Amino acid sequence: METELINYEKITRHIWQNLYKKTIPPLTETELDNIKSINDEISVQDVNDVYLPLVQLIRIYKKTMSDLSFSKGLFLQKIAENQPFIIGISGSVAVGKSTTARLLQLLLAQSFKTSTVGLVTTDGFLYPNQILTEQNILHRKGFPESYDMESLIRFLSEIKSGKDVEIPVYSHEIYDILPEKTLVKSPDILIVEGINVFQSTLNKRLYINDFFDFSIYVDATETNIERWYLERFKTLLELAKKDSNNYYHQFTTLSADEVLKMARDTWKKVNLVNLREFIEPTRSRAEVILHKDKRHKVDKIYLKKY
Ligand SMILES: Nc1ncnc2c1ncn2[C@@H]1O[C@H](COP(=O)(O)OP(=O)(O)OP(=O)(O)O)[C@@H](O)[C@H]1O
Ligand SMILES: CC(C)(CO)[C@@H](O)C(=O)NCCC(=O)O
Repeated sequence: METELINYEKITRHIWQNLYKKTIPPLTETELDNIKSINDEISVQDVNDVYLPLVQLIRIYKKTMSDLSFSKGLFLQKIAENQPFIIGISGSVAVGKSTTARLLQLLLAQSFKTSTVGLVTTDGFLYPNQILTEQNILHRKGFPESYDMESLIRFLSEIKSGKDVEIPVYSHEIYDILPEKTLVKSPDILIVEGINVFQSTLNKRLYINDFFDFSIYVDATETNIERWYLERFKTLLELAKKDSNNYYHQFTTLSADEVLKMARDTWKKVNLVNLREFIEPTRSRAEVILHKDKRHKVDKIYLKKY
């Protein structure tokens, strides 16, 4: 870990929380309620101490990006088109990427009052189950070969050039790509969240990172992530009880022990292998690494120095 992160400034939570605090207005009641509606276990202390300074840092990157694009325009004697600012968020399955992404979306929308902030998950770029089955890789869902990376990169390139773009949607409940696409309206800021956002196309010619103006890796120990995965599995199963269309409905008749065994198995044989082989090795492509403790509290922050 330490040599891999040689070009990062390691910042304790205590130091981080004091970096920008004075310039940030406290959250209003409504803003707090909005945050609780994402996930009522998110700690308000974390929002104040960790995520609001992070928003200030993103502000610096955003300003630098638009200054550079203006200067490039002068050099080329061309009016620079307004490009959306894109933030990539990666990390293991069940580490809390989508929760972090939704929280950041809300805080950015509050901070950049006149900007629109979009959020996209790369799950939509998984191949449908039918194709995964035909290629005999359904058990490899989430691994690099299970994503249509060319389409993902085409989407990012179109969004960067200011277009509205239709993209596929993945449903965890159905466990497959849905028949209907969704329209992503050209935003001022776009958050792209997924386990594969720091990976390349299979031929390694294109890296998604090239489209990001800022990037975050959400990190935690394997033991903690496994626990969050098992807890979420139980919640999904609970929700599936009353819904026969839900993929997890078929497992609701199993005993608690059998369910636990199945979830542990999927974690160990699929998601943990993917984490070790393909996700964690991309960690040092992030500008910022947020490390969480067993209660999702951010305890360490790494910021890329160069
Ligand atoms: N900051 C947080 N505070 C409290 N609970 C959290 C936090 N972040 C995530 N969780 C919990 O951890 C679990 C995993 O979170 P989440 O669904 O956001 O992960 P993910 O990385 O997006 O997963 P996937 O890759 O499978 O979509 C969920 O049960 C969520 O409620
Ligand atoms: C959709 C992904 C790949 C990523 O979010 C993941 O949640 C997943 O479904 N992995 C496959 C193994 C499992 O069912 O957990």
